[in-house]
Amino acid sequence: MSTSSDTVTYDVIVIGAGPVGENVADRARAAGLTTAIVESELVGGDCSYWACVPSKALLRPAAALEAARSVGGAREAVARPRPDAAAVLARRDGFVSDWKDDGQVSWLESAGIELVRGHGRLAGPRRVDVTTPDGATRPMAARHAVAVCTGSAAVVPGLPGVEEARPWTPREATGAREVPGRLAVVGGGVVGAEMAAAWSALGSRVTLLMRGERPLPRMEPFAGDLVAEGLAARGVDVRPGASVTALRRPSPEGPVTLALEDGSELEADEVLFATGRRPRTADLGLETVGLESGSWLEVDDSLRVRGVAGGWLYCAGDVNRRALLTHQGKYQARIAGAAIAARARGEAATETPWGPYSATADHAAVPQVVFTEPEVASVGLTAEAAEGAGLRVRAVDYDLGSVSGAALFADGYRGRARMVVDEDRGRLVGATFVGPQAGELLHAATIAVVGEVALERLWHAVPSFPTVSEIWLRLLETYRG
Ligand SMILES: Cc1cc2nc3c(=O)[nH]c(=O)nc-3n(C[C@H](O)[C@H](O)[C@H](O)COP(=O)(O)OP(=O)(O)OC[C@H]3O[C@@H](n4cnc5c(N)ncnc54)[C@H](O)[C@@H]3O)c2cc1C
Ligand SMILES: NC(=O)c1ccc[n+]([C@@H]2O[C@H](COP(=O)([O-])OP(=O)(O)OC[C@H]3O[C@@H](n4cnc5c(N)ncnc54)[C@H](O)[C@@H]3O)[C@@H](O)[C@H]2O)c1
Repeated sequence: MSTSSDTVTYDVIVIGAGPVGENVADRARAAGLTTAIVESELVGGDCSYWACVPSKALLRPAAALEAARSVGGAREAVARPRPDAAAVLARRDGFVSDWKDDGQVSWLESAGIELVRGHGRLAGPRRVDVTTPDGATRPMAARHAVAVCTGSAAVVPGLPGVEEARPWTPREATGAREVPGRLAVVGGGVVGAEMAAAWSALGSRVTLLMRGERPLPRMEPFAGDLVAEGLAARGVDVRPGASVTALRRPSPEGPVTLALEDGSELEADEVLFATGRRPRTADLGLETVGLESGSWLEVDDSLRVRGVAGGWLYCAGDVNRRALLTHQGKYQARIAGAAIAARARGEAATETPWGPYSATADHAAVPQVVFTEPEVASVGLTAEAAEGAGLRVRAVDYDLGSVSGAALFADGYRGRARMVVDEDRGRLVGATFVGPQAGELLHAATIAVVGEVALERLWHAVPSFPTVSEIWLRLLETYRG
């Protein structure tokens, strides 16, 4: 770090201390570069306080209870029908450290990364101005790179009455301190499905409104169908083809009424809009470096923002729209950090596919687990997407519940698995597993896709008896005929 007039210069400046920004900073610092990170809210970002961590903390107790209830012998020992809501909310509060970031700040200190609290904005090439909490401007400069890791924010459609309705966004849905009597969830994506599951398990009467035929429209259709069935079996009123046209909440203390496109109305105590994300780039000074304010940032495979002369601007995580997932953003962070460090040493850091400076997996193998009951776990392409990409594919399906490990795992285990095979190369390009705790089956598929393992070789990867992993053997047997 060095000072010229009042501008402080670092090798690398990261804007946004979510999980992704923290990892870019960590990789840069580990490579010996002086590094500062700018954060306007809590160090740890949305993921730690208003997204992944609290949502999974809300979902896990019901899943654990359900796991016990699904095994005869254990079932008889479980007395109550649903989790204790107060205890679940208290456990969630523990996981988000009561929305305090002291732990993450200590980690930054121990890693030798300087934290600058405030709102960061680009101020021309390699320059960042931070408006600090006391309203002062702190000018900073970067010798090698600036990384934008500012994440995304919820989109709430501008429907008539929406402001008066004071809807929940995912922040309120993961942070609420009371269980609403009736909750309307708008949007059948991942947030909508998970939050419908979480709050109905805690005792809310939930209605899930979605425009399409089924939840999780970007996944294999059977996944959305099984999740809809699972939600309905747990008391959620799942309504496909439903669109909200207006809202009203005449009294702040009273219920909210949703007008639906078919002319009907729905009354609820709270309404959650789980209707997607926008980039947090509206007040980021993008225009000072020739980029459009408010836009998603397009990057190359080493995470350098396209169209910026000198190649000093990087961008990782939600804000580049490649994959809005914590683990994938952290992977991008590791790649970006390595590329920044290599280029600072004067090396080319060529973006060879699957090399150390290329986030190739973003195109081929993004894993995702949706923590509903049943869980959905997927990686790579769906059959439809693979066909759309011009591959000659074969989809191989198998009933997950008929694997002996599954029957031992849970009585009446219901689930399904699909592998998508590129017939010309004899390689797996995608896989989806739906069932209780299906998420734990996923990493083997991710390795097979990333490693481009030939199906002939996979035949020699023997799953243990009696585990649910025997699904691999059944899928391969079905494929071989
Ligand atoms: C309800 C919900 C549940 C989710 N569950 C999962 C899950 O289970 N698994 C999963 O992989 N993903 C999940 N996601 C997605 C995950 O939360 C995001 O992919 C992840 O948070 C992205 O990390 P990020 O670092 O890019 O952004 P963020 O976590 O949003 O962090 C960005 C940080 O930048 C800061 N910032 C923004 N602008 C500025 C500025 N100008 N100056 C200074 N600081 C700034 C913000 O305050 C924030 O701290 C979930 C999302 C939601 C909404
Ligand atoms: N477990 C996980 O991995 C996890 C959990 C939650 C969120 N996430 C990530 O966070 C991101 C955001 O999730 P999300 O569910 O908010 O977004 P999403 O884009 O996955 O889903 C939003 C849904 O809302 C619908 N929609 C949009 N406008 C609407 C309107 N006016 N009325 C009704 N429906 C409308 C869309 O058609 C879409 O199906 C996703 O990319 C997801 O991958 C991941």
